[in-house]
Amino acid sequence: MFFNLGFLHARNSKDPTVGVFGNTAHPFQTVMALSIWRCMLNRSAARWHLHRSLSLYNSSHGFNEEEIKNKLAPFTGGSVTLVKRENGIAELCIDNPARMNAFTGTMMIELMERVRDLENWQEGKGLIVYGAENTFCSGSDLNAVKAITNSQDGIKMCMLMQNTLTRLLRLPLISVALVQGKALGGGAELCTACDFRLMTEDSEIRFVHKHMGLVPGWGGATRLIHLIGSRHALKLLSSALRVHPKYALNIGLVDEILSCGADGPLAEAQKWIASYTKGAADVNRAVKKVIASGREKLIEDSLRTEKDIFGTVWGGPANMQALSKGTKHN
Ligand SMILES: CCCC(=O)SCCNC(=O)CCNC(=O)[C@H](O)C(C)(C)COP(=O)(O)OP(=O)(O)OC[C@H]1O[C@@H](n2cnc3c(N)ncnc32)[C@H](O)[C@@H]1OP(=O)(O)O
Repeated sequence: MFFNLGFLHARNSKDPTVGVFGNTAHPFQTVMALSIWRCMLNRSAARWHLHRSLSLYNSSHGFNEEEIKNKLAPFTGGSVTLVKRENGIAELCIDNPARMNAFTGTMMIELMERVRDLENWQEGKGLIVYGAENTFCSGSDLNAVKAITNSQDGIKMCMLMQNTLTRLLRLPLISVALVQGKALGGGAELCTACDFRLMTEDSEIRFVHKHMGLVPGWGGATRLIHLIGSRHALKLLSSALRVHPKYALNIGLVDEILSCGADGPLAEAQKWIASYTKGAADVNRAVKKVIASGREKLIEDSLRTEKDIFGTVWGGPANMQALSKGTKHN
């Protein structure tokens, strides 16, 4: 057993009973060290399991993240930036205005990294996803699309984006897509990976895939059916219809049409999300978790998860404070 615990031994010592404490290891020290080691192993195993469970595809599905990242990396340009504010609301900006915020290969990789960053942001409550220079996103960068036309690589790119967008939707943050200008193709799919959508008056969401000889592949069709039902979803995909704000509101694709406030749409979106993210971060995150689990799971699984999440806030600081204040809801 000692031989497997190399880090426990003084670097220069050949004696396996010489521990980190300098002298011959006391049995208590060994037990302590073993338990720390086990704890570290458990934590990294848990992190690895979490990573696998948050992602839809992993090596057991023949998905090799590094391989597709290497294929995408040569398609450069643009960026995906993240600002985490002290009020617990983050802003994720799709920034490639020269191509109407189309996703280059490097931007797909950056989006994945930003989502991972948000998964670890314990103080977070909400997220606004928007596009630079008053337009949302025109989908996949057509230069990359033209260069990766074989279906195997297309499927791998699609697996990477489905992994990322599924993780985005599962974040314990209340997320909102601010759609200004155009959300086309993969851009339309991206906005369905948020909990809510806000549109400005002059904007449009358009699943142009059929006109490109495609169907959605970033998970947009599946999410769209959940959002608006299969009949409306079929209409949007089969006609590549321009969905203007009023129609989008009518079919339940968006939650509000933003009025053009003096401070601009991003400030309007910040005000909008503020009314859903009041209070303690842990309670907000628990609210989002129960919804995210219910959205995806069968009812019995969902009820069990709801009970587990309930246990994380019951008797917690926000709960105790509300009880001691005698909070009323009239
Ligand atoms: C599974 C994912 C599937 C997909 O996402 S497939 C891609 C779907 N998206 C598209 O086909 C969008 C094609 N673009 C367009 O329809 C129009 O450019 C668009 C977005 C309506 C904007 O039209 P306009 O306002 O007239 O501006 P424009 O055409 O002059 O565009 C400005 C510059 O942006 C470029 N651009 C726009 N969308 C792009 C894209 N997806 N990939 C690469 N470049 C793109 C466009 O080529 C133009 O560049 P340049 O100024 O000519 O150098």
